[in-house]
Amino acid sequence: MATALAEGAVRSGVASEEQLLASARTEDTLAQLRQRIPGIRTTTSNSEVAEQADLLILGVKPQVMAAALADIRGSVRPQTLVVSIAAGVTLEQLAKPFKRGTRVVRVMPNTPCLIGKGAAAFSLGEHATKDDAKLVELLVSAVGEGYAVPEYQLDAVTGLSGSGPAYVYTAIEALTDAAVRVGLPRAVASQLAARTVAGAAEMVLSTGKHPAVLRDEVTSPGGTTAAGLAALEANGFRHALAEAVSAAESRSRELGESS
Ligand SMILES: NC(=O)C1=CN([C@@H]2O[C@H](COP(=O)(O)OP(=O)(O)OC[C@H]3O[C@@H](n4cnc5c(N)ncnc54)[C@H](OP(=O)(O)O)[C@@H]3O)[C@@H](O)[C@H]2O)C=CC1
Ligand SMILES: O=C(O)[C@@H]1CCC=N1
Repeated sequence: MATALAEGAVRSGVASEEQLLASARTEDTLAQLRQRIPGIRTTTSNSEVAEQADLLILGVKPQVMAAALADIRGSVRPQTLVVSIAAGVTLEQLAKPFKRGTRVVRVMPNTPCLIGKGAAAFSLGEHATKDDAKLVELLVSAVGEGYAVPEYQLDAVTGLSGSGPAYVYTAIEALTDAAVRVGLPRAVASQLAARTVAGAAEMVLSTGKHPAVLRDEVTSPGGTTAAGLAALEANGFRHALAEAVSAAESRSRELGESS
């Protein structure tokens, strides 16, 4: 995810490739990163990055955030903007290791950022400024769409759009399998399933119509869609999605509490 944001930073003009400096634990990961962003400088020292950064993006897993913060706590300069993309880790936890007044921002992106189609939400810490908000918006809009939300909503964002691509991939796989079962070749079924999801999502976004209105436009009286929808409702489709978002939201909060 951090690589996607680094690519976004270059695309949006926030930084040139040569201005980017990245750390990771292993040389292997850094070598892969250099293949994606040839001009980037790399190191295995987190504190080296922290010492030099104007904009410091923390892209480690929540479970290792405490260790990463410990690595950099003495190196972050007062003027540095610290941005975390970790699920669950709160603005308070992010700010705590640093000097009072350090500007921190929490962003929740999603993997479609890798192809410029991400959905991200962000919250500013108490010392972050309007200019910081503009910078973060510029960064996330280079990889998709960004929305400012109050921090208490970020775990819900994680349950919806952060984890959401995985629910949709599962739906595409399940639709494909179901179509194969009723006789379609897998290659065609997979393309039709993915394009149906993409097309329906684009209809919601581009028409601005409520999804229920769009659904009604597909549903002929006594037709095939009504039969399919009745089967979905009978099998708890809405409930399954509600439980997925709720479980992921709870897990995001848990990850924050244990970081
Ligand atoms: N994947 C997703 O869909 C999303 C993820 N996120 C959040 O993004 C964060 C990263 O997730 P993701 O990109 O999927 O994970 P990855 O495993 O792809 O990336 C994590 C990176 O952290 C590096 N790393 C591990 N330990 C350290 C350390 N101590 N110091 C410095 N670098 C370290 C790893 O390097 P190495 O390989 O060398 O160990 C690796 O490059 C998580 O906090 C997650 O909650 C947010 C939104 C969506
Ligand atoms: O599964 C996770 O924990 C991360 C956060 C959101 C998406 N992936």
